[in-house]
Amino acid sequence: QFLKLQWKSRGFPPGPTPFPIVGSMWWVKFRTDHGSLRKMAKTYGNICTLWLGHRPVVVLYGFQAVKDGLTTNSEDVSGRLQTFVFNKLANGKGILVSNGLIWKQQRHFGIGALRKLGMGNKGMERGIQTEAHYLVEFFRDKDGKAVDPSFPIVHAVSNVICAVVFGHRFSLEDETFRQLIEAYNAIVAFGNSRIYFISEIFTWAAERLSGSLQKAVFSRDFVCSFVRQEIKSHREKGRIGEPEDFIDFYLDQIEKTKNIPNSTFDEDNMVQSVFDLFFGGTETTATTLRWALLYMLAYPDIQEKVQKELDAVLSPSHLICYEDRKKLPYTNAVVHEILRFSSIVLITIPRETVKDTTVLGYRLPKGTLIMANIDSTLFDPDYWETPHQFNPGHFLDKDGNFVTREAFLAFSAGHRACLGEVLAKMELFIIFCRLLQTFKFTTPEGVKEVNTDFVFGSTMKPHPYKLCAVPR
Ligand code: HEM
Repeated sequence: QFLKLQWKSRGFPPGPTPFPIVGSMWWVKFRTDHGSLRKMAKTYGNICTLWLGHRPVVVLYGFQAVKDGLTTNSEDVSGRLQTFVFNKLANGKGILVSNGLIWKQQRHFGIGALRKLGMGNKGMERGIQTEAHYLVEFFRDKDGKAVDPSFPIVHAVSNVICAVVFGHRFSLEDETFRQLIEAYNAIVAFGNSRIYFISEIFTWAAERLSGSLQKAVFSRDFVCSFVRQEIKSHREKGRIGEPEDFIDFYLDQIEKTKNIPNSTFDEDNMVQSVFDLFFGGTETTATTLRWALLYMLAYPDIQEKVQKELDAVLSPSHLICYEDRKKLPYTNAVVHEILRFSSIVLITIPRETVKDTTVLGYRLPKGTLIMANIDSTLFDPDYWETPHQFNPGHFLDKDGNFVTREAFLAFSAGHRACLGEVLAKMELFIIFCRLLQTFKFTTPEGVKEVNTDFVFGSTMKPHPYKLCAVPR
């Protein structure tokens, strides 16, 4: 078996020696973290191979390899791996981990529905402004006292998605809402953990022994039954023909396509798509906003500069909208630098080649997994002047105008890139501006140092912290 595996590994990009059953995950100690991926790239190059059991995983490192790998034959690398755990959690439905016709139809429909609901225009802006307002009220009530901003931020960001998919928001005290967030947290905590990788390899044992897997499956069932309840109440309201939210649009779509033979629009795909929008859109954006406020504590001079620009350009009563970013180049650059420097996604959700293809000169058979290291593009020393420094100048030209950067791949690239990029940027910009316009954020008395190290997980989060929001 050992020799068979060595023979099979020939022709793939270089990498640590694979062994039967465990593959070469031993080399990264069953965890693909920043250090192990860097070490692999240093040892084997910017394209190398890890073996997850008997399955080859091609790892891409650095801007050029990630960009070429994901975009040259974009469609060929647009599959998602179907593994034991992914099947348990999504069963091939929805958008995030589906494949083939289901993925194409659900993603296309999802983007279209989000646009019709106002992604990128005034429609969604109102929902975001409402949540920014509640967040401001939350901080105002604290009267400058030290507070952990995590839950109110998660609350604001989830409510934006809730308004889009369910057509209503939740109050901060709502028990169902807390349970939903806890359920999502349990699933997020499981992803990219050691126990996740071990569960993928030793599936028999994981089925019986892994408490984390059982918890993730239980949490997923909880969220799905909540979504089914929402669908039921939407059906009872019967708004077909005049949709107001994502579920309405989807019910309409099921009706329109019921006689089309290969249509994938059904209740199971609707539940999973709603789950995916919530999953993809909450944790990521909320974590980035938590980083945003933490960096403002760590870099008070940058906070002051943003406030100066906001004061100079906007009147205090102005309702901030996404269009304002064009008049606020420094603030826009700070928001982009927050996304770059926090680098919350280490690797893309693993891809899979859907047919035999070529990636950076290597012939890869159908079914090869592709893991693109997003973090390595955001810190690539060949593309960023001061990669390890929080420097809004990365997104400004010499005249202070905002500039986009090709190595800014926080939302990935190619056919499978994030479909919520515009919504995320709208949320980050509007909420960040509104908060900085209203408050000066400071560290609580006695706190001398701001800890900007991350806690490793599916997304990289800041350590819990407290801040004081002092009205300006
Ligand atoms: C700061 C915020 C966000 C970041 C950094 C982020 C990043 C990402 C990344 C790196 C991917 C993987 C792409 C790949 O496999 O190549 C992804 C996928 C995805 N994201 Fe986001 N995302 C954010 C916000 C959102 C929001 C607000 C939504 C929902 C509206 C969303 C929905 C999704 C979905 C559904 C996918 C799967 C796309 C597919 O498989 O076709 N994301 N995101």
